[in-house]
Amino acid sequence: MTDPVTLTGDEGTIGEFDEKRAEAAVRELLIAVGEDPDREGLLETPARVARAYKEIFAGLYQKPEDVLTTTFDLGHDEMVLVKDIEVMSSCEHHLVPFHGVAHVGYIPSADGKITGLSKLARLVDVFARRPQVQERLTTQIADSLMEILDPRGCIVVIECEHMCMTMRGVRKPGAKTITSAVRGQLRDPATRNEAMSLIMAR
Ligand SMILES: Nc1nc2c(ncn2[C@@H]2O[C@H](COP(=O)(O)OP(=O)(O)OP(=O)(O)O)[C@@H](O)[C@H]2O)c(=O)[nH]1
Ligand SMILES: [Zn+2]
Repeated sequence: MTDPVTLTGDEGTIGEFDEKRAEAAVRELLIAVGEDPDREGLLETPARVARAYKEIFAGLYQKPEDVLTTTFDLGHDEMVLVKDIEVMSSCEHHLVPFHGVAHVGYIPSADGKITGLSKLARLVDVFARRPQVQERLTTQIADSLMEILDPRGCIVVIECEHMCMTMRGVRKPGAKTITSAVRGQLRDPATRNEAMSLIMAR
């Protein structure tokens, strides 16, 4: 287990993953829905679900600065954009998945500080693997990118389908939610349009 992280904002303080407690909670939930947790097929389920949650919420125990590490000094001062990064997150209202893609772009700082491309995808995962709403996921990625890489600007666009709108409730499969966060020079209409046309091009 890596160091627990103290998160700011409305997430509160996050401790470590408590496997035994998660197991007991899943067993309780099975009883609550009218199942028999002692029948053969369910005997291992609380332990399995606990392990699964540990993985699904692994981002709670990671800091963005730990993944956005490798910085190169290439003197590159034009936009860098990674498209179609798979997003697998969990809606904090219903604890069911929402999934889709993220597009993350930035214009490096004047001294050309850039990061490895895979690190942008890792950054998405750090925030996606937490109980989330799509809007906060989007702004957290943009804000941490600005804070850690100090670029001249960045853009984050996320497109997701929410299982809480598909498998229950309003039941609208196929509906996509699109959120964006734009910071610094990417707020300039011409630059923003350039980024958006690259993102939208298929
Ligand atoms: N803004 C936002 N809303 C979300 C997100 N994920 C889920 N929701 C919505 O959160 C809302 C929760 O609404 P509630 O009325 O408290 O819960 P509910 O009775 O289960 O709502 P229904 O889903 O309409 O049945 C729903 O409208 C969800 O669609 C998200 O990432 N962002
Ligand atoms: Zn939901």
